[in-house]
Amino acid sequence: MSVGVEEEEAPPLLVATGDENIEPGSEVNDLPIVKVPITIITGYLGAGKTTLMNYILTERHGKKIAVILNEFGDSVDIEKSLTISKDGQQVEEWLELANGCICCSVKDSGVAAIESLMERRGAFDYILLETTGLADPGNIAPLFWVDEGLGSTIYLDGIVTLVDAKNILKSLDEGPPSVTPDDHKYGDGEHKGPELTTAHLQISHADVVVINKSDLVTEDELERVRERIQAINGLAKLHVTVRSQVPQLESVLLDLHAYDSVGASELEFASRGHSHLDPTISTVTLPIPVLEVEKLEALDAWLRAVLWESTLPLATSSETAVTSPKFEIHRLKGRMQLTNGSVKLLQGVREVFELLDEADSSRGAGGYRMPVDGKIVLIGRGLEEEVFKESVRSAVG
Ligand SMILES: Nc1nc2c(ncn2[C@@H]2O[C@H](COP(=O)(O)OP(=O)(O)OP(=O)(O)O)[C@@H](O)[C@H]2O)c(=O)[nH]1
Repeated sequence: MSVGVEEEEAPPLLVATGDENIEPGSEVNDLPIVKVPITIITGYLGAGKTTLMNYILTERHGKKIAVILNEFGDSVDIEKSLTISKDGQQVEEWLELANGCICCSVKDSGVAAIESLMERRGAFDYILLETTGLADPGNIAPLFWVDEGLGSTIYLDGIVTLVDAKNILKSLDEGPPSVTPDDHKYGDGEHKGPELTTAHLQISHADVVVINKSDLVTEDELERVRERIQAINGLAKLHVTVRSQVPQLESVLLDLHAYDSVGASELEFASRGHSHLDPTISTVTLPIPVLEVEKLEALDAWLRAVLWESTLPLATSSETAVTSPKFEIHRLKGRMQLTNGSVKLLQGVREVFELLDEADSSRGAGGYRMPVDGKIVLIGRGLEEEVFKESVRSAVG
């Protein structure tokens, strides 16, 4: 992505005043800052990303949308440049997203660059970050999934992956000749199993998969594509399109809230077992009993062992043994019911995870909700469902 210099004067930061009388520049520090959602749009070469971006820009209904590209595009409609202010000067800066990695020198400034752009250009209603065809979205997502406490003005809304209905199965089975697992942090060669391709990574991290170019396949072929994608990622919502024309923008591409809410129905859907159609990546569901509050610490420790140390604590009859099966987790979500009536949500991408309170879990106080068992859904490689179930069961009792 290139960073150009803009001459216009910096407008004030947009704040959620709710009060039309507040003048720009007045004391607004105590007011909450409007957080701008960012969606990462990824997809294999030629899947239809540019077509999708242009479609969004024609359908945006007045929304101010910034589209950030990691490579030069040729559409004049698309905002291609970021303005970065450094030490009081406007400078040109590059954010390299080649092969899915924002290069180390600017890694910390991914969020800062966008915030700086908003300071100069006025806040956007929405930001779309389009990655290169070879990007691994799992490397990029954590950069924008910022801790609430850090007070960022943007938040990660979700990851949308476009696939080409005609070619996706071939890409999953063969991978492109130029991409080897060594190109990925997560394809480190330790796995001797079926190849992990870029297409796998883009699907396994997706919150939404748009199956585009459906006009080029038969109904049967489309069904096979659908089944294969659901087997890889049972959590993602699927949309079938021609020329990337999704039925609507809201909740299909925008305002996904994929990193802050976890619905019981989406976990239920993921657990309906489309598994093992793909030899490389699968979705597994772990039942979690209604938990005492004190057990949350044990669950947290289990997640740390699995995600941070890639070890799976296994209980033997007398003591706890730790083994290190070869597995890797790309995305996880969960919902745990506690005996006190509240609900804990789990969100994770790669080694980053968060256990958060469900916003309306106090609802239980007014009207009693039958405690239902919770679930954790994992998407990744080398996940042996029964072994994982046994491990988490012994961890939380
Ligand atoms: N038949 C058909 N062609 C499509 C469809 N969507 C896009 N195309 C065409 O496919 C080609 C690639 O589409 P793009 O939108 O440029 O795809 P992209 O993902 O941006 O591709 P890169 O720029 O290579 O990353 C273009 O010629 C589009 O017109 C579709 O649904 N059906």
